[in-house]
Amino acid sequence: LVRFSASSSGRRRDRGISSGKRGTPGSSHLLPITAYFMGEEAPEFRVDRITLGSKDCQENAIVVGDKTYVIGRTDDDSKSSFGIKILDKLTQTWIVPTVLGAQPPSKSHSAILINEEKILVVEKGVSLNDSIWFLEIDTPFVKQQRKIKGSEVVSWSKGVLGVAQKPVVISGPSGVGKGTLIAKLMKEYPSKFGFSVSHTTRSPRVKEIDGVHYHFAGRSKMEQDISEGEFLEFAHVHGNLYGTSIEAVESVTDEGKRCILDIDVQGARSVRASSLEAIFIFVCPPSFEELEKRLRARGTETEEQIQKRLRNARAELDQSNSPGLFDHLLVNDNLEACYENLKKLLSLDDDHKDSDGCFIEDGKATACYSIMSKTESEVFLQSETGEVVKAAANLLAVDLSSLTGGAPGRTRGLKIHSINSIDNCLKGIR
Ligand SMILES: Nc1nc2c(ncn2[C@@H]2O[C@H](COP(=O)(O)OP(=O)(O)O)[C@@H](O)[C@H]2O)c(=O)[nH]1
Ligand SMILES: Nc1ncnc2c1ncn2[C@@H]1O[C@H](COP(=O)(O)OP(=O)(O)O)[C@@H](O)[C@H]1O
Repeated sequence: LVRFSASSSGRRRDRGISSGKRGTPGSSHLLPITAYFMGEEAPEFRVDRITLGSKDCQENAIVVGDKTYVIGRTDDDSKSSFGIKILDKLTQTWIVPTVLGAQPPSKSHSAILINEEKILVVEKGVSLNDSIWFLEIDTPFVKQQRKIKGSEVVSWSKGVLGVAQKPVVISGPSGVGKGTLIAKLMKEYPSKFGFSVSHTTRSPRVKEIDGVHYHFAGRSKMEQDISEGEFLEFAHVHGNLYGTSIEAVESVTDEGKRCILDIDVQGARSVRASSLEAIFIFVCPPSFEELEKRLRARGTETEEQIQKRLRNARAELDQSNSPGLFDHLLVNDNLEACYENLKKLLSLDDDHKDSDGCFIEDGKATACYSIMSKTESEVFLQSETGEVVKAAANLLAVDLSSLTGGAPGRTRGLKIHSINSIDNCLKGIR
């Protein structure tokens, strides 16, 4: 249904703006689509109207190396959604990738390549807060998912205005007191911290509540969800499967709270390798004997399970020194002293910045911006409403340098500035 052609005669320098074109329902004419080339002059590509099983659609085509990503919106009577196809120029074949993550509201949109890892998609007719999206095409998360699935993968990530505090990863051997320290922190600062509720295949202990301490899950369902890219990390620990879902972290951060993760050393390693920027703390016991004493005194495990946990504790203590893995080591000897040290660490590392200069005044109002142009560090958006009620809101600049890693599914640290005049914008481009 899709034919692709590049006209050598019609070469043009079309780097910046792509406006979605609406095909006439039922027509089969060729539809010109702006193509983006990495530092090269782009041939004019023409893509037949893409039929994705519906009446109407709108496409943007973005060229990245040998691949062209076609982002199409498809409408039918009941709903509208995104269809993504990739043309491999070398093999001249179309690939339909697995699309991970919650997708944008799929109104009309414009798109531009940010770098080799992501495409910026700006939605129109939704609030500014909901309008900035990134299609991840080659981020570390996408690379990892491609490897797991053995096929092409892309992933949606929502741009979130403002800077969030870095999540805190707390690791340490079983019985060292991680849960106790985290419970104290949550009790003292209930509105500041939120706990990332992990999934596990282990059975609940007495007093453990499903959805509060863990999401207790069946192994096959959890494995299925992992294979579908819903987990930030997972590991086999003490004979069970444990994992942090992307939702577990992002739901806490979306509430405006700092997320605390209680995960093992393998999990900490995986988070280090992910896009999530976090602070990593390892909690050590004052001695191995004291660790054993605490584990027994807790009385939640059988003797066999205690032995397994103690064996694993030695390996975890060894790994705590891995270069570049943990930012801080905390010895939990006296509980109150250790808790005070933990609080000091968190305020020392408190990197919360005010969202200075962020254009969030009209964040909830319906926005209709389309991508106008791009520099190294900014993308300029122009209002399509035609009304210049506030001159400042007519042109916006999205600051690309401020983006920080969220868990897959969110791109945090988004800053949007208003530009006072077209001259400023043009100065930025020059
Ligand atoms: N990788 C990973 N480890 C987890 C996760 N949730 C808990 N853990 C770790 O699994 C280990 C066992 O946890 P648990 O069964 O609650 O026993 P406890 O540590 O003895 O209280 C601990 O080291 C936790 O930090 C998770 O989502 N991912
Ligand atoms: N500093 C401490 N001194 C003595 N006992 C402690 C201390 N910290 C925690 N404990 C106790 O040790 C046991 C294990 O603590 P817990 O928080 O469950 O460890 P973890 O979550 O690391 O497995 C619990 O019974 C807890 O009350």
